[in-house]
Amino acid sequence: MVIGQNVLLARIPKMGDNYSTYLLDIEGTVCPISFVKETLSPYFTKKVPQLVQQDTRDSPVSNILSQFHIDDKEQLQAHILELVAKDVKDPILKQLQGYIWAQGYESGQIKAPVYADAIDFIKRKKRVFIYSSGSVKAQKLLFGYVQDPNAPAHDSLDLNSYIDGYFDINTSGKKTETQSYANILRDIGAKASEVLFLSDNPLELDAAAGVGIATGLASRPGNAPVPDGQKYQVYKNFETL
Ligand SMILES: CSCCC(=O)C(=O)COP(=O)(O)O
Ligand SMILES: [Mg+2]
Repeated sequence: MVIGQNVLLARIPKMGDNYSTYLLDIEGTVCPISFVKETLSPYFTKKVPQLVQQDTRDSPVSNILSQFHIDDKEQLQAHILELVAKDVKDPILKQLQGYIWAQGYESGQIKAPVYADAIDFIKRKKRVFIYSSGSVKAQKLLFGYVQDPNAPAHDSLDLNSYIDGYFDINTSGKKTETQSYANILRDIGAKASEVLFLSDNPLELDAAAGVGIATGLASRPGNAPVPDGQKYQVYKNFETL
């Protein structure tokens, strides 16, 4: 298998292509970027001061915080807030966020606005895997508390039983590196030719194309414009897939 960031074996999906396996990004692909920026991030940042001050030994949160190796609480707080403000895909931050968001989902304060066509897609396809910078814990929460598009005020939907596996930067590596997609192919036991990867980030699509995975660019409201967008098969929704 040839792996190389510079060797792009891009396969653009054509009508009638049939994939047995789908790999989905989350933010900007199955849910709006605004959900992360306006709901998840503020929920987390509000809790950071309390989290750092009340840090008690041997709790899961404390064990994660210790991985930053910053003893001074003020400095630790500033570091975490800076990572969030700069949207750094830091594996320790991502683990921490999963623990904090759990409180929001479980108390009913947060429901994930997964697009209706993405809900339908996840239910109707046989092999669906997720690959997000958000931790596996955060991914399972998000898909466990999905706002029902037909009854937004009612109980949330749990899509986890429709999802075959979850990958993040801790399990598989950075999303912009080709080796990460080779790791995922190995873990799911699939050939590159069987897989379609959908993401809003062209750097991620190029990295996946490096192992021969077919790719599609998710174009959702609020996503950043993509230079060279014509290089990709663009999907405004997943109804035709
Ligand atoms: C799944 S948790 C919330 C999203 C998040 O923290 C994140 O970094 C999303 O990145 P993605 O790779 O899904 O674009
Ligand atoms: Mg994304």
